[in-house]
Amino acid sequence: MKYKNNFNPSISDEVIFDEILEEKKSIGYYNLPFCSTADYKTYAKTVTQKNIVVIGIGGSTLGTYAIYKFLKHSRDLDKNLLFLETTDPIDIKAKVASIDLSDTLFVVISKSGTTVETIAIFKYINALITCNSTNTVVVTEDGSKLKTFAEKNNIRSFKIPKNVGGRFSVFSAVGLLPLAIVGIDIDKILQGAQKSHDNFFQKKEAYERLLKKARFLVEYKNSFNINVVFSYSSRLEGFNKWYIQLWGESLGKVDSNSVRQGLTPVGIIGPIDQHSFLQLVIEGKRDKTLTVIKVENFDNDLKIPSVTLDGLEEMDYLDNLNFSSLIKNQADATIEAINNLHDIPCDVITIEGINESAIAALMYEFELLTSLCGKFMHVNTYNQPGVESGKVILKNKLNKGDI
Ligand SMILES: O=P(O)(O)OC[C@H]1O[C@H](O)[C@H](O)[C@@H](O)[C@@H]1O
Repeated sequence: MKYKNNFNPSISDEVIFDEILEEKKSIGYYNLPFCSTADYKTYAKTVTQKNIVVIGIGGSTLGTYAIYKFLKHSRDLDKNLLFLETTDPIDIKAKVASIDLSDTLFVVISKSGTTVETIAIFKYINALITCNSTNTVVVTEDGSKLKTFAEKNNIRSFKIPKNVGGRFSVFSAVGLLPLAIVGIDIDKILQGAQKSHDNFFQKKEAYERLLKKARFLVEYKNSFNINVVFSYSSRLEGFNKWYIQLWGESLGKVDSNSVRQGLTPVGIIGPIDQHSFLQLVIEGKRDKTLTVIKVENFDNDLKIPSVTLDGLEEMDYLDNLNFSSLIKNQADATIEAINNLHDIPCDVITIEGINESAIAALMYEFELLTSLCGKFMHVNTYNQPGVESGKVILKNKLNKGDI
């Protein structure tokens, strides 16, 4: 008997890795962890305002918000950071009313420089206070109209490299500049991202782990299409939002064989959503994978006091328990409940603590995972034609006064 086959569609890890190495020569985000932070830190030292308002949307704000939200309560920051991103008029009015505009620095961030939401809000601010070199700084791509505006008004601008996409730009000026201004140690941020970079590219533990995960997610994408990130810390609420853009916009594409691809991101907060979404996971359709993110050390010893409540004596087993221990036990109980079912793919990421390095390492790993899934799926991970078409329609409607 002779035998031949041609059914080996799975690409080997080595081929995928080589393709990523090739891509690394032209896609800019991979090397951002090694860029100089000197200019951002120098500028940050000159900022005297108390309020820092980032005006931007999507990739221009989500990463910064993720890191700020994660660290905010664990660092002594003497400036407030706010984000003006939505066009909801009530939100804009309320946020603007909450700050002293004369003690505010506006950081206008837009890669394209002409995003409707961003410019609409910036125009609104311009009518309230003169935006000039003393209270405004811009982050944009070279050659954009926003850059022209900055030049014409002598406003300092920082560059988003052309080969860095918005949702992969958190370790560029997009994230590092506002974070440096509010007093976050951006060198430690980059060190965390470098750790993940080296761990993967030097083929250490992350190499096999990330390739295995990407391969699994893509091979089983038609059965388990929904990827639920179950974060056991409210500090990760911003990370969840950032993940949704990264995963959705990068992987929801038509592949090189004209087949529609995509993995559906869901981001939820463990201790809260285990009282809602978890029911769907446990008893609902088997179409979800779960990634539980736990924090090892909250650096916080808030305790449940030994207080007996009349009629609730049976709850006294909670007495003297640290909340950090409670939340970890909640995560472990959820993981055990899932694993007992034996038919829901689940992985657990434990980050060491609420610090710069931990969040940056986590984010860089998710960027790598996204790139790997994109390679396995044969899609262009870095464009977003679907979103662009809506933008064009909106601009045309507004231009024609068709509203
Ligand atoms: O940074 P900007 O050019 O203003 O773009 C902001 C956002 O706009 C669009 O909606 C894109 O889909 C996003 O990928 C991008 O992050």
